[in-house]
Amino acid sequence: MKVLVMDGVSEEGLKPLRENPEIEVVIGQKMTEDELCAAISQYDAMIVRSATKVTAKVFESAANLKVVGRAGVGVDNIDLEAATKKGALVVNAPDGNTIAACEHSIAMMLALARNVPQAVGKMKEKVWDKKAFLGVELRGKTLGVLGLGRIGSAVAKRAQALEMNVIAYDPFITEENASRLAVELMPLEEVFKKSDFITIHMPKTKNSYHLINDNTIAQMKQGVRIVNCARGGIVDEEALYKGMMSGKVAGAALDVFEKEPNLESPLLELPNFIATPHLGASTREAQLNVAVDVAEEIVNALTGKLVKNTVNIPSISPKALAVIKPYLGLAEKLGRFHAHLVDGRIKKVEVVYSGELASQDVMPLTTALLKGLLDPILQESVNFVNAPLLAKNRGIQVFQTTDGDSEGYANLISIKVYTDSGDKCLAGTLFGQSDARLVMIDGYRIDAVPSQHMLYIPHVDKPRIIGPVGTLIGEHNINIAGMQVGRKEIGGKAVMILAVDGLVPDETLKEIAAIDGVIEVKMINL
Ligand SMILES: NC(=O)c1ccc[n+]([C@@H]2O[C@H](COP(=O)([O-])OP(=O)(O)OC[C@H]3O[C@@H](n4cnc5c(N)ncnc54)[C@H](O)[C@@H]3O)[C@@H](O)[C@H]2O)c1
Ligand SMILES: O=C(O)CC[C@@H](O)C(=O)O
Repeated sequence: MKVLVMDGVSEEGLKPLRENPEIEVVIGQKMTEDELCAAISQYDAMIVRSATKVTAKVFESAANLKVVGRAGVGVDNIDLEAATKKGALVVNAPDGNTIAACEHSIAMMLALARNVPQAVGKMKEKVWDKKAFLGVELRGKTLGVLGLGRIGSAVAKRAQALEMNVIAYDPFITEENASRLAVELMPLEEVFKKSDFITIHMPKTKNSYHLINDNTIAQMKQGVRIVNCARGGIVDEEALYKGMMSGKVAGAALDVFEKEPNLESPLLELPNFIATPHLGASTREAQLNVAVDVAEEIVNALTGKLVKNTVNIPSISPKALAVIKPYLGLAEKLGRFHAHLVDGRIKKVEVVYSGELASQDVMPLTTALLKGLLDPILQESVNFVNAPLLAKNRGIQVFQTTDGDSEGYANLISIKVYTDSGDKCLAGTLFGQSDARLVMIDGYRIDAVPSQHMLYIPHVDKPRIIGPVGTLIGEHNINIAGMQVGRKEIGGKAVMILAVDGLVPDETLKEIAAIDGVIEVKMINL
């Protein structure tokens, strides 16, 4: 497997990839979109920082791409929709550069308060100018943190150590989280009104784009100082320029710009404006951390192991993952069994989780089930990333509930699939950590181990059915590894499930279907 590494990701951090004999690492040089499109089809995975743009066009050309790793937090340089459509997993390394970005924000705030870059510049010009750089202190000032996530919280703690009064705006975190940090959450307008310094730590989204604009600057305190080490585009740079020219904004520090690289901004002409070229994550420690994190995730993704920091599929806590992990295989097998069982166009899938599964985050199990259900049916490759989207695109409604009756089992997954020619249901359980069983099929209790090749034979409960079926299969030298029969009443309808050691030819299936009393025969390949 080949992994393309772009954007100068730390070589030392690539160790997990280099140590895997099945993985070849290729260090790429800066490429245009077209050059990347021409090269990408030979790669199974790719790692980027912020410079390389992984666009929809790149994904379209990426015949073998299974995973894109972002050595950092922000994934705004990766087209997530195109990645999901392609079935490529996107992973990031959200924890490794938190402290680096936080310390850079604090450095920018101190530099802004004390005119450090400007004074250094003068010294380098051999000018000893003491009068021009009268600063302000941070102690006693109010800091408004916009976005109280990983970096925002770390900044808040350090600002409190500098004896600042920290307030915050983050509509997605709880009061409890904020009060644990001794930070008061406030509406945005209040934060603007009260802050001497404002520091931005939210992602760039439709909501946060140009959050700092003419109107919001007008709501701020006279002489406010603004720091943005999050994402370019959250600050409307034209509005900031106007705000600084009018004196409303006493100073601003940007590490990120709407367009990068940017050496043309008029802001750079202003004496009270300082800037760095997107250096927030640029510490030796952070670069090593994010490279190791993302390299490990790429190895996991390429070798079929579970991946933690997924961006385009919901990620799950390690604790919850440990509980549901053993059931992933069972869910996928139940889906795959159903794919062979049903006839007609699938309209709806209902999944019920009961017993010990009912209290878990079962979404990944539903995804595994959809992957199993769609993979044998569709031409395109189906995986954990694109299975829900493929189901949605095909108009398949998926319902998931966790309040079912576990029918006496410790755990139970029941699936009902509706097609335009009827519906079928199936249920399975796990004994211990790995012993999967099919326990119900169309309302008949069975106890069958899901195996690679199986036959599903509903029939009338009467003599001279099981023997002839066995004889026909034996005539083709195919071994029967297991057999289960389920019935509700004597002489009614019954269901036979056979585990066989090979594919039963179509001719034999037809002969079995012709046995008096056999209702239907289906070959199930899991
Ligand atoms: N300059 C750099 O080199 C650098 C380095 C690392 C991270 N970053 C950027 O810093 C930002 C924060 O990273 P993080 O790791 O703390 O992320 P995070 O996900 O831990 O925190 C982001 C916080 O922003 C909040 N948020 C989202 N939308 C919001 C909105 N419209 N208004 C207010 N709050 C909102 C979220 O609730 C969350 O608490 C990201 O944009 C990331 O890309 C930049
Ligand atoms: O890779 C970088 O240098 C920047 C990373 C940073 O912007 C991030 O979002 O993690």
